[in-house]
Amino acid sequence: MIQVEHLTKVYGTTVALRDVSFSAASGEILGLLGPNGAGKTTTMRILAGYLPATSGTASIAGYEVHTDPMAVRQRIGYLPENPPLYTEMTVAGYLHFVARIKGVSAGDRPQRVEYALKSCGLWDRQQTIIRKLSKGYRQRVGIAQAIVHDPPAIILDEPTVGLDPRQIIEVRNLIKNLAGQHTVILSTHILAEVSMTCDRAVIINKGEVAGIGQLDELLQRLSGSYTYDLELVGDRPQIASLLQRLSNLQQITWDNSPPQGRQQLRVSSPAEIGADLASLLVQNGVQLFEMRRSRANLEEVFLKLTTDEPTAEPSNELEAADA
Ligand SMILES: Nc1ncnc2c1ncn2[C@@H]1O[C@H](COP(=O)(O)OP(=O)(O)OP(=O)(O)O)[C@@H](O)[C@H]1O
Repeated sequence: MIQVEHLTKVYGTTVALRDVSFSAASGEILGLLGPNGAGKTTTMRILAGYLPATSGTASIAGYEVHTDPMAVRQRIGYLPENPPLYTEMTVAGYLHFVARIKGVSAGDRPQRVEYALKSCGLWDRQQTIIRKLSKGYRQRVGIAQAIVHDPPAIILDEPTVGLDPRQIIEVRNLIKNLAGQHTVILSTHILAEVSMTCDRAVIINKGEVAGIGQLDELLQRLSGSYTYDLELVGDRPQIASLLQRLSNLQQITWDNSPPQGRQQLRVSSPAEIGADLASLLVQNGVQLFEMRRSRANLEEVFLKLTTDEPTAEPSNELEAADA
């Protein structure tokens, strides 16, 4: 439904996007996740046909944004960071106006406006002057104007920024309800927004794609390690030498004050080694009391990926530290 290929955008001497490619399938919610200045707004403006790319292509439902901008605008709903609402109009009046300029026929307009009002929880506010609405309700009007012409694709730039926690939940639910019938791309710098709302994420940093996929798997993969916490009974040197038989072992860290008579340790690996690890221990007579795969802290991995710090290569050294 949405296809972005090798998109590059240069503003003067600033390269805002460099060779960005991704796609969104019909009915999916795709998150564009990245810190401030990553290039999210630039990507969305190009997709919405408001900004030409320096090179590369983007298409919506088969129409290329550069060569077919009018066809694209009819098929896309766009919520910019600051939607240009006509604040002296009523909610319904404004939506009728937008439907008209987006080419919805006079006969279809009442039904389309009703759909947008109801989908966005604005039915009871349709006669309210936009100026009198709270920030959360204005954001709903912004989303309603993006869907009033029933576009197959919806592009939302930071849809929950500036909202209070309750409004954030409401807007996220609203977005989730749009999926299925519409393909949604939303941008955010908030990791939780993607994990709560989106099916997949594109992580973008300094204008480049750092990874694409289902968020926790993606971050787990990018973090480069799997970690297992173990509690067992056994002799430390014997266990350390057993563990060295594992082909993908990265690091062993021992807890120096384990419960009486037991050992506690953390084993990490660049690969999923849980099954091999458990059978190795049990088959060699080690009494295993607990084994837990701890997921990487997503927030930390995301920060690591998107800060200036060079990402450390995982060490292959075996650190069988003795107490
Ligand atoms: N009109 C412009 N002229 C020059 N540089 C620009 C312009 N618009 C954006 N940039 C630069 O391009 C880069 C990407 O900006 P963009 O607004 O796309 O990022 P973003 O991820 O949306 O960030 P934010 O969340 O802060 O809006 C930044 O370095 C920004 O300073």
